[in-house]
Amino acid sequence: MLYLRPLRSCFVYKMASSANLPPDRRPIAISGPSGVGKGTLYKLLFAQYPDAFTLSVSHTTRGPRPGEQDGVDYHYVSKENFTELIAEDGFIEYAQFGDNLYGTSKATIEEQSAKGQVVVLDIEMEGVKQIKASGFPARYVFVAPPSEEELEKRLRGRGTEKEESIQKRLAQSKLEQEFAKTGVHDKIIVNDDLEKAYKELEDFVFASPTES
Ligand SMILES: Nc1ncnc2c1ncn2[C@@H]1O[C@H](COP(=O)(O)OP(=O)(O)OP(=O)(O)O)[C@@H](O)[C@H]1O
Repeated sequence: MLYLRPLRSCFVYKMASSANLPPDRRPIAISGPSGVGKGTLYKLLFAQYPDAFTLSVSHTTRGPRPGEQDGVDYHYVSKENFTELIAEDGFIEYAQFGDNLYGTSKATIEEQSAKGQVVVLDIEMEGVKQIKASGFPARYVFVAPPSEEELEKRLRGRGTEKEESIQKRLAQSKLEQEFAKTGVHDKIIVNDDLEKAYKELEDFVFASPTES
C-alpha cells in the first residue's frame, strides 16, 4: 500500500485550483512502461489542480463497457467513421489493438484546450513517434522505473494483469526505455519516491515555455 503525505496545505490547494494555470498551454504527452506510475502521477496533478488539466478523450471503435460514458471515457465511433477521420488527417496518433482502433483526434484536443485547460495525453511509444512526426505542438514526459525489479513488483502489486500480460508489458518496457534513451522527451522522471517524482512533474508542467 502506497502512503502519500498531503502534498500541499488546504490554502495553497484552493489558490492553485482557481488561479494557477501553466504558462505553457501545449498538451503534455506522458509515456513510460506499463505499471511505472503514469496514471498515479497525473491523477495527483489533476487532484491538486482540478481546473488546470484535463485528460484527453480518445476515439475508439470498441463498444462501451458497462459504466463507461460516451465523451467521458472515449468517443465511441464506427469503423467507417474512424477510417474517414484517418483519411481527413484528423488524428495526431492512432493504433490498432486487437480488432479495435484507438486514436487521439486533433479536434478533440483543440476543443478541450479551448476550455482553457492543458490537455494531458497518456500515450505509448508509437503514439509519441506519431505525434512528433505530425508536428502537433506538445511537451513530452517519460516516466522511467527505478529498476526492472521494481517495475515488475508494481505490475504484480496492482493485481490487474495475468502472467502473460505481465511478461508482455515487461518486454515492451525495454523498448520504451531504449526509445527514451534517444533523447526524444523533454523531461525524464524516474518514479522512485512518489512525492519526489510528483514534484518533478509539477515543476516541469508549470515551467515557462523558455524553461522547458
Ligand atoms: N513511486 C511509487 N512507488 C511505489 N509504487 C508506486 C509508485 N508510483 C506508482 N506506484 C504503484 O504502481 C502501480 C502502477 O501504477 P499506475 O497504474 O499508475 O501505472 P501506469 O504507468 O499508469 O500503468 P498503465 O500504463 O498500465 O496504465 C500502482 O499500484 C501504483 O500505486
